[in-house]
Amino acid sequence: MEAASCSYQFRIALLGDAAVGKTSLLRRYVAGAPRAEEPELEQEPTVGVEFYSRALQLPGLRVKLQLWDTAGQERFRSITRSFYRNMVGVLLVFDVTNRDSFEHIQDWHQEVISTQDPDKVIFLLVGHKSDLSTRCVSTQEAKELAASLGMAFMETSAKNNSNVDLAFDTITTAIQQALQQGNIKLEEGWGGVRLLHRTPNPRSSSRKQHSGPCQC
Ligand SMILES: Nc1nc2c(ncn2[C@@H]2O[C@H](COP(=O)(O)OP(=O)(O)OP(=O)(O)O)[C@@H](O)[C@H]2O)c(=O)[nH]1
Repeated sequence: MEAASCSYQFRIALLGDAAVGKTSLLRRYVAGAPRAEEPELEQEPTVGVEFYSRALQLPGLRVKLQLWDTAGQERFRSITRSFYRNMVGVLLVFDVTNRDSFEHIQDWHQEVISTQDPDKVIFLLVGHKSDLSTRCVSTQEAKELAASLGMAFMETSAKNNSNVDLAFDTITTAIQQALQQGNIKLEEGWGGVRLLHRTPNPRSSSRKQHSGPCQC
């Protein structure tokens, strides 16, 4: 039987210390794999918050990701903090060659859960710049930190385009599952998840429409 078809918007933010590579990761995701003639990655520090979006088709789900790139610098913290409440997904990003950025992950996590109900947000821990050999955070300890905070862990590189799509697919799928299981709900006035479109199953059009979240 053909299922009803839904499309959602999920709002996802990238948080982490300055210069860990949040903008580069996001731009790589939105722009896709690098071309041979592409210049080296060089980014200006983010000022406040910048927005990106990308449409994604996963099995049983069409979704528009609204992606918020936040400044890592402390002086922008009051601006970025005001957005946490309307996020359903957060990538906590550290640089595998920068020990301090790893040590600060718990602070970033705390920042979010002090303003947002922890049951309403899905986190993913991301160890970025995995192309570099000068690492000072091991995969094992990052996995342990992720497990202790109840989230998955992944290593990425914008330079090599390694695991970039997978990181966003993973958090999107986890949000979809939480929505299907009722752990995350559509709520009036909350920007984390929005139902953009629902096409009812033609075979069930004569039946009463159910009013809960779409089960796709
Ligand atoms: N080797 C390597 N360098 C990277 C990678 N991603 C980003 N960089 C470099 O890291 C530096 C910082 O990158 P940004 O993307 O600006 O970092 P950010 O976290 O957005 O910084 P803020 O906007 O200040 O918070 C830049 O010089 C990038 O070229 C990567 O995957 N590998």
